[in-house]
Parts: sequence; structure tokens; C-alpha cells
Amino acid sequence: DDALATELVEWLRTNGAKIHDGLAIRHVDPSDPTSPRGVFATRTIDEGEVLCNIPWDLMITPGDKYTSVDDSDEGCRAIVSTIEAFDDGTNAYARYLLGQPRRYLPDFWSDSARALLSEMLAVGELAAGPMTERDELPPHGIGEDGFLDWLVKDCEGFGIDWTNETHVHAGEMADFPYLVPFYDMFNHNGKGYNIAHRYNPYSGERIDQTGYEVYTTKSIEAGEELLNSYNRCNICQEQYDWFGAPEMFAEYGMVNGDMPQMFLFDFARVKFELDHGADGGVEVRFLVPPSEKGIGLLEGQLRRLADFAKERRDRGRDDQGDISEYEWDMIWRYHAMLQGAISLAVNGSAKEERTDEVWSMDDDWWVKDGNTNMAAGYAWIYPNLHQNLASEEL
Ligand SMILES: C[S@@+](CC[C@H](N)C(=O)[O-])C[C@H]1O[C@@H](n2cnc3c(N)ncnc32)[C@H](O)[C@@H]1O
Repeated sequence: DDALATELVEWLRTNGAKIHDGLAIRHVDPSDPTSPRGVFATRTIDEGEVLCNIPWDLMITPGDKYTSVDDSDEGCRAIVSTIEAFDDGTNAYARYLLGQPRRYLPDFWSDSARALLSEMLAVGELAAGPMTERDELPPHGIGEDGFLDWLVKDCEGFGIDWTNETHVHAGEMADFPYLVPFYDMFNHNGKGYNIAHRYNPYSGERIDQTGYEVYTTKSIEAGEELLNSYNRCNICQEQYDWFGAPEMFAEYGMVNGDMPQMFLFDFARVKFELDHGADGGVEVRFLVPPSEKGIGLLEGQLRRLADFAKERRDRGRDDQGDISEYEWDMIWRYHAMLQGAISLAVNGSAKEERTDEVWSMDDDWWVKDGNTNMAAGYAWIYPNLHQNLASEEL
């Protein structure tokens, strides 16, 4: 029943990719064809077995040679390559990507939906230009002058037609630096992963010669799902310390109750993780000691979020521009997630000793697990989504 996935695997094998024969691609909930697809073991797989090796030629890349991560027009070239793949009728991976949802990431929503979301996130008056992490709730960088506006400006001269929905879809799908067939079917698990990459594209190894290889890091039972971690993985070191539930929503379009969830509120200098406690209830763990001022600021946002819903949700979708049903649903799901998380933090902070230390620290007040080590001229840990700080600026 999943022709696109079957066709993709056949096409990959025919063209030199290795795909483990103990795997099946199916919907996570087999009875619900709208649930996401995932990769499952059909038999026991030992630790260290290769799940796939994808030759360079089958990936969608910004160019035909390995390029480094600090290549400035790499993002635009990746989109152009994705458009070319879409136009190539023989490319089964492109057909699979064309079958993915359209405009599901907030960055690609309608102007009306992005405006409503920005207003919901604005801590104070809605700023005319882009807001920073200091005056909005996370995730950052979505509103006016968001990612798509930035792409349009940045990719001028690359022949991308932003009035063409297929080109926009290429912009949404194109991952920098490359799109890897099959690898992108592994779902996210917040508790950890059972797969790893043999090669680290960020370290400059020659994937154009070796292929992109993924193997198991544990032994896997039949029926078990093969899972990656999109933020706690061994490859995305730049997302390690700041990439929480709000960023999962921004970058992957996910809003769900999966635990653990991390939240970093810059404007209040509060950072915490939520997870199930021993009694099954959700508990808060502060990753940086909370301050009196920070908790007060969060309490203010709880009141504002409640008023916002009363005013905007109760008014209904129809008289607020051309917000789609999907966008509307996601906005209020995310609203509920924020309200829930902030309430847990405010209530949980009663048990904590409060200290104002965070307010005398520099902008890296929240860096705990990570560090600001440089690689290829960039700090891998940085506070604002879509913002690469050059090393001199830090
Ligand atoms: C890299 S793809 C994973 C494969 C994808 N499920 C598919 O059908 O092709 C990432 C997308 O999968 C979905 N996804 C992955 N992990 C998820 C999870 N734990 N909960 C909900 N959706 C998830 C999200 O829509 C996300 O944007």
C-alpha cells in the first residue's frame, strides 16, 4: 500500500545503494495511513550491522563535490538541485519527496498564520521587524522577515521561482547540506537513538567516495522501530544544548506529548526539561537555577497567553485572514504546549531555591551540556535559530 516507499527502495538498490534486508517501511500506526512513516526491523538485527549505504550520486547535494558547511550559497544550491531532481522523471527519491506534505513547517505557512503565531509569541509589543530571542517566546525567527523571506532575498539570481509551489516545496524539503534518501525515513526519539552514522558530514570526511552509511548502535528486536534523535544525536552537535520542543516544532513541524521536552526561554532566562516522573506524572527539572524575576516573567506570559486565546481563538479562524485548518490547529496545539510547559515550570519552581545569578551572566547563561567550541569558523552552540554567529562576534 506504500508504493512511493517500495519504489524508492527498489530504485536505491538498482542504483548501487545497500539497504538491509531485515527492514520494512510502514506507517507508525499501521491502521492509520495518515500517521508518519517509519523504519521497522522485520527480524533481529545485531549491533553494528549496516542499515544502509547511500552512494553520493543518489543524494541531493548542493553540488557534485563535497562542500564544506560554511559554504555561503550552499542552501540556495541545495534548493536548485532539489528542483532539478523534481524535474527528473526517473528519480524515485524526488517522487517520494514530492509526496511529502506541503507547507507544513511554520516558516512556510501563510502570512496570516505566521502573523498570528508571531503575535502569540511576542512577549511585549509586536516589533515591526524581526524579533530576537529577548522579546519573544520560542521558537525564534518565524515572523516577519522569517526564513522564507530570507531565502527569497538570499537566493536571488539562482533561478528559483517562489510563485511556483513546486519550487517552494523544494525550499521546504532541501536540507543543508544534503538530502539523503532512506536516511530521512528514520523518525525521532527523544529518549535516544539506536542508529548512528558511519561518517560525519560535519567533519569533512569524503562522503562522495564512501557513501552515507548508517548502522545500528544496539541489537534490535523484530518489530522494533529504528530511531534517530534529531537533537540528541551524535552528528548534530550544533543542536545539542539549545534545541528543544519549540525548535522541534519550527524545524520538523512536530507538536506532541513525547517526553523528554526541553524549553529555553531567553527573555526570562529560564531553561528546563520536562519528563515523566516515577509516578507517571510530568515533572520539571531546571537545567539552570530559576530566578525570581524569570519566574515572574513566565507568570506574566501565562496570563497573556490565556488572554490571547480568549481573544483570538474564540474569534474563530474565518475572520483572521486565510489561515488553513492545519495551521490553525497547529497554532493552538503549540499554544497548549507552551501553556502546559510554563505552568509546570512556574509550579515546579516553588520547590527550587531561586537565585538571580543568571542575570549577571553573559548571553551564554544557558550553555550547560554544550560549549561554544568553533568548527569551520562557526560556533556550534548558538542562541538564535537561523543565526550563525561568526567567531569574531562571540
Ligand atoms: C526525517 S522525516 C522522518 C520520516 C517521516 N516520518 C516520513 O514519513 O517520511 C521527519 C518528519 O517525520 C515526522 N516525525 C519524525 N519523528 C516523529 C515523532 N517522534 N513524532 C511525530 N512525528 C515525527 C515529522 O513530521 C518530521 O518532520
